[in-house]
Amino acid sequence: MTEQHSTTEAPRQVFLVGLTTNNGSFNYEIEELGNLAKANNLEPVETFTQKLERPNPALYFGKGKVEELAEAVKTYDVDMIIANDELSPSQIRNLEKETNVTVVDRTGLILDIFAQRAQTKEAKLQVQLARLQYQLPRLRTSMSVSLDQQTGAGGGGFTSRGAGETKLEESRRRITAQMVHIRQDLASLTKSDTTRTVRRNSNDLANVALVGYTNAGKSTLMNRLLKRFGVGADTDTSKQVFEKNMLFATLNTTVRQLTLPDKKQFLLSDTVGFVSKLPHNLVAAFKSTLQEAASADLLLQVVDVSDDHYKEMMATTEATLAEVGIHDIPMITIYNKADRTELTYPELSGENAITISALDTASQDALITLIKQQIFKDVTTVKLHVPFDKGGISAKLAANHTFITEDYDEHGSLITVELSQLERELFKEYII
Ligand SMILES: Nc1nc2c(ncn2[C@@H]2O[C@H](COP(=O)(O)OP(=O)(O)OP(=O)(O)O)[C@@H](O)[C@H]2O)c(=O)[nH]1
Ligand SMILES: [Mg+2]
Repeated sequence: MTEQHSTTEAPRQVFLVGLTTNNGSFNYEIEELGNLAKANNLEPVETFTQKLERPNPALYFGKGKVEELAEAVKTYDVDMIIANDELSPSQIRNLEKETNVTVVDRTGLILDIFAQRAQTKEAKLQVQLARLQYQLPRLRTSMSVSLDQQTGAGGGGFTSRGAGETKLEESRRRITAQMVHIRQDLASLTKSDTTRTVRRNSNDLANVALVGYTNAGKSTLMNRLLKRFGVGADTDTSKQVFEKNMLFATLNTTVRQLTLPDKKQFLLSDTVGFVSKLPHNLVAAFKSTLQEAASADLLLQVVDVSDDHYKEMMATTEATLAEVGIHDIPMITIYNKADRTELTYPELSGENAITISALDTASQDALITLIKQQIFKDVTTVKLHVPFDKGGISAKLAANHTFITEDYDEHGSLITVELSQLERELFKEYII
């Protein structure tokens, strides 16, 4: 894995290759692989498939198919081959030898995209760690390549191999040491994160987390809601999150507080999107980033319903959530980008599901109503009588609630207001 194909120049032409027998969603996977390639400034010009029971251990494809591929590489003059599955170091090496072009597997491709997109210190460290983990067992490959280049020979003789072994050991030690370092740095970052989480939790605000497939519209939805209900985000764009029509626009987690017109508040978080076959190293590396979703009271799964493969994308999201250990959190499914389909919106689409366009105000309102029903479930309307000498209580209530009615008698204020179970407990002596 090198940076050589991560440029901003004209896209380099590539072939996609894949085996058709591994599962039933092959077309979706290849389309997704093509999008991943495009996200890395590569242009897929042709797809080669072979029906095999299992990958050929030496070459991934069968011998005849590899010969065909090598011919086509020459004809099309492509720069690279991208495989749909994770390849072994020797499969990569052998395929490169047979075809004379760089071979990258799906995992390598995703790691490269993440490496380019990472902005925050935490994301950078997480991606670097995942890359090193990926490189470690593949060191022999890159070593043999650089040895071949150094000696100008194909295999290298006994002495050069000896020198290579020492170098290999050296590199392995260096990478392992680097990984220890990164883990320490990450741990200290995570510690301060945990402190933040504790502080927020003590605030008692409900935690709502946007999750879903990459490019579904999570950040867009976050920004639209922030613009209307965030503090200062309507004018201060630095309070907004990054949204763009590309895979993995977001790699970090952002948490913001929303205050609704009725003064009800909750926390909303936006986080990294998912893709199928997300490399395990990467999922592990991003576990702390996904912490926010793991501790959420409510998940909002954003789905790009205008994509033909949206059902597979939902399955991918659910599988990834399970992989990072996120279970049993109530979820609202948001069928987003309905403006690009024939569907009517906003419209409830079954229990805990809604069809919307993130760009449309009525949709945002309908979504907020649904969210409120979920997170303020235990809220009921009560009537309070607060004596005049307890003016502090009325002020406290007024700071966080909109009073439905407010009246006075000779002893104090009569207030009708919506309170949660906890608040009803706190103010029970005033409830009439
Ligand atoms: N037409 C339309 N476009 C939308 C809608 N929601 C989002 N988009 C577009 O979809 C693209 C991706 O949006 P993002 O909000 O960056 O997607 P994301 O889910 O945050 O993606 P990642 O950060 O990569 O996981 C952007 O170009 C948005 O403008 C919608 O409701 N309708
Ligand atoms: Mg995003």
